[in-house]
Amino acid sequence: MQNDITATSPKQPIKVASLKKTFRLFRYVKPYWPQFALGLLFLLISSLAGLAFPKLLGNLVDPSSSTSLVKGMNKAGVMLIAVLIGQSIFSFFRIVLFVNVTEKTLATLRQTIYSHLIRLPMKFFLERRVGELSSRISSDISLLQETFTTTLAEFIRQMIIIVGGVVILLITSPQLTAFMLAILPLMMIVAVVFGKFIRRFSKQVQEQVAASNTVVEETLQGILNVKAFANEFFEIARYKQRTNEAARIGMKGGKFRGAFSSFIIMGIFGALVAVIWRGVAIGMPTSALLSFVLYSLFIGGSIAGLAEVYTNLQKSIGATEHLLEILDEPAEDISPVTAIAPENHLDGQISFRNVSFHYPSRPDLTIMNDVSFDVYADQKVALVGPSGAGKSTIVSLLLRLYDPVNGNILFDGKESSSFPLSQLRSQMAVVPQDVFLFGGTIAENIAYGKPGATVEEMEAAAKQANAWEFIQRFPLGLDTVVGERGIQLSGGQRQRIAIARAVLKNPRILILDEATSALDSESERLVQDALDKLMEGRTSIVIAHRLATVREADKIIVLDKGHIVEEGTHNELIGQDGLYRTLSEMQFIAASS
Ligand SMILES: Nc1ncnc2c1ncn2[C@@H]1O[C@H](COP(=O)(O)OP(=O)(O)OP(=O)(O)O)[C@@H](O)[C@H]1O
Repeated sequence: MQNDITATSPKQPIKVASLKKTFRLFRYVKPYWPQFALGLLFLLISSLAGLAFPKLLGNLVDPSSSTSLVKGMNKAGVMLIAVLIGQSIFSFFRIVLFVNVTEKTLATLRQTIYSHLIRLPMKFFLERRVGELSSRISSDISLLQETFTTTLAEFIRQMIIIVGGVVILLITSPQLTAFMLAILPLMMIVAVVFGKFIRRFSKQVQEQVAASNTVVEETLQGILNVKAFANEFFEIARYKQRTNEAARIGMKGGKFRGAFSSFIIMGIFGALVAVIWRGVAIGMPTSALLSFVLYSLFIGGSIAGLAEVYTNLQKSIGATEHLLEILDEPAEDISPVTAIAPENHLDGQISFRNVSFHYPSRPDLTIMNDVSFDVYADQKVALVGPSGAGKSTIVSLLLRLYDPVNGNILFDGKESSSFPLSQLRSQMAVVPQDVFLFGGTIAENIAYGKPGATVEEMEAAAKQANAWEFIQRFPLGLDTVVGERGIQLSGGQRQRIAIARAVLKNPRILILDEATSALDSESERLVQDALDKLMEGRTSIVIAHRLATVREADKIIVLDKGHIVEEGTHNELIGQDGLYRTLSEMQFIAASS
């Protein structure tokens, strides 16, 4: 987990602008601020109590200051126990409060980011990788979790110990404090930097070992290839090189490790010895000296800890910036559709008027140029053309996944942008080429077309989609789990589930992207029959790859390189010496050969 986090959030120096941005996160903590403030108070108390510790330990060993309460009981000892109990209680409540606030805050943040992310336009997703986005929601937020629960508290505690400790020491002996501060913090900082340097080595060794393991894994998995190519000795050499390299780096790191341990002995313990020696020299009593050394260790430890805190804060600020970047992206104007307003009901007429388009990610490449056509209500219109002609792009524009660069798209004569986006999309359904099924049950997948559909509705939809017959044959029927661990559905079955989804959605406009991969003839007949039933009584746009299926279309639009080159019925187009006829003849030859 830690590795993931390190991998996705590069460290950057902390800048004021970034810090300001990070404070925006406190908006999410706001509802819980009383709990947060109480946690801070507890932290303050337990840290201050911790400061009393070295002093009390000093008193404990000082026979002159120990006034016996009762026989065998020492005042400092009792105080120490009281401080310990107090500290444990406050620490317990501080951690519980901080964790509660953090969990609630991060849940809200996760929800806010996800609900924003999913509403972003397609343009946004064209430019990002899915892995990168999902790591925002998982590892970046986990990093913040660490910061809110541990790092911030550590930071505050360390500051209290450093400032408070130095003040106490100055009161005890300014002379010895100056001596201690001149050597110990410096040693601590050197130790931290040195420690980090050594960790870099062990990381390199790990990487090399991982690389050598890859050789083992790959060659064992592909042992047949290794043997068939007689490459055993080549692989042995490859493995030898990787493992030797790991050993070389490891040995180099070993020297530094040895030096580090010498440094700790000489530097840190040497500094402590120097402080004690100096304390004795200026005539400090043993008990005061013990307190002094303990305070010095506390201070030194906190200074070393600050380095860790700083690294964590850097990473969290990076993570926050990434998350806020997502929140700053403008989302699509969509809202839950409970009912469609009467003025937004679609009749099913579509018009493209001089539409030109290029994808936002490739502005220099015009995909559609001056395209105009009309589809009347309840017509079945086929889009045909060679691969890359722009058929799917027309569908994306219809769904308003993108807006045209020039020209207009009209529904029932009204500008498409005048309809609320969600209401417009909710009246269209797409049966795509590659049907995407979620990992849940068949029922959940069908109900995706109408969340909350009853079992009866799902069954009726499955029947109309010619899917009921195969669903029924599974022992669990609609409750059969699809996906990873469940049964694998065939291409034709998946298509019929997608059709059942569309049946449930009962759209005014239906968009079919015909599957390119051929189904067997029985499966194809069932799918085609289901589609024919689905198309009845609505406007349908069919992206056709096999021209035999569009003979009955009311209109065929032939596209090539983003232009409409022909338009008409099958009979009209086959009579012309154009692209449609060429494509038909090519398919006919391919089918009969
Ligand atoms: N997201 C995208 N970003 C940039 N260019 C794209 C994107 N999607 C498609 N294109 C380009 O747009 C052009 C038209 O693609 P489109 O998918 O509309 O063609 P198509 O006719 O549906 O092809 P096919 O029959 O192969 O599915 C192609 O040149 C393609 O490279």
